[in-house]
Amino acid sequence: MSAVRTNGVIVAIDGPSGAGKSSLTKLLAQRLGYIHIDTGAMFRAVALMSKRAGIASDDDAGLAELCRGLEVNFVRDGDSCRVLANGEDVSREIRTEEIGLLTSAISARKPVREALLTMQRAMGAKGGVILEGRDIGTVVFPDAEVKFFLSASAEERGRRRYLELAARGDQATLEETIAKVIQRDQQDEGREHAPLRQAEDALAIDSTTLSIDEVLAVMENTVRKRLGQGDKG
Ligand SMILES: Nc1ncnc2c1ncn2[C@@H]1O[C@H](COP(=O)(O)OP(=O)(O)OP(=O)(O)O)[C@@H](O)[C@H]1O
Ligand SMILES: Nc1ccn([C@@H]2O[C@H](COP(=O)(O)O)[C@@H](O)[C@H]2O)c(=O)n1
Repeated sequence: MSAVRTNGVIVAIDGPSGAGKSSLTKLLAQRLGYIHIDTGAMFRAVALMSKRAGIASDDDAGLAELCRGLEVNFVRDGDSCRVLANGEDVSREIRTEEIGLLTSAISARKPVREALLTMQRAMGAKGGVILEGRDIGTVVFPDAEVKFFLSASAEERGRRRYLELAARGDQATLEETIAKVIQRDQQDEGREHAPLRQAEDALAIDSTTLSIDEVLAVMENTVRKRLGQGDKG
């Protein structure tokens, strides 16, 4: 039985790197008037601050201390959302491939997961939110009213990431990018704490051959049915 929520339901979108979680969460949140919570950005902010502080990715005491003094906020900026770490806009710095790989390492540490779990539950408790990540439907909000597990083939996810990086001027090859996607999959699925896996009650969507709009239509209709609003048509 889900908790009573004053602002609407909780939607969880989990899945591996490059599946389309951020893109779909942003669009679905706009359609529903919900808040978009990018939990990956929170882990990335911890990774960035740990790198700056010279804290090793396996220094649990140092990471715990860092998280105790860290506040991560999301601020709407027109159509986008800025990520603030202790008031500093770190939206760009957290998106580098270097930080992405470091994030996979620090996100395996129990103190980091426990600290961000508390923050994420506080952010979403009243509902009217869509949280994207790896463990939303399994750990953060197992009682979320709607859960999606969004995936695509490693090759397709690598191709998407390659195009994204190329547009930013990154020189990585397609083969390198696919390999990095697979490496992050293995790290996220193989860790002891909150591994990436599909919740038993999540609707699985394989977007390998679907457009963003086709995935959005499935998600929006599923949420509206759960809200008793019928199909969007
Ligand atoms: N169904 C799709 N078809 C084609 N391109 C897509 C699709 N979904 C997402 N993309 C593109 O793939 C890239 C990665 O998408 P996005 O960042 O939303 O994935 P993600 O799951 O949030 O990845 P990560 O977890 O690594 O942040 C973006 O450039 C996005 O526009
Ligand atoms: N709920 C989550 C979200 C993210 N992570 C880890 O952070 C990395 C970056 O996430 P992106 O969605 O921005 O790619 C990701 O690879 C995970 O290692 C997590 O553990 N739990």
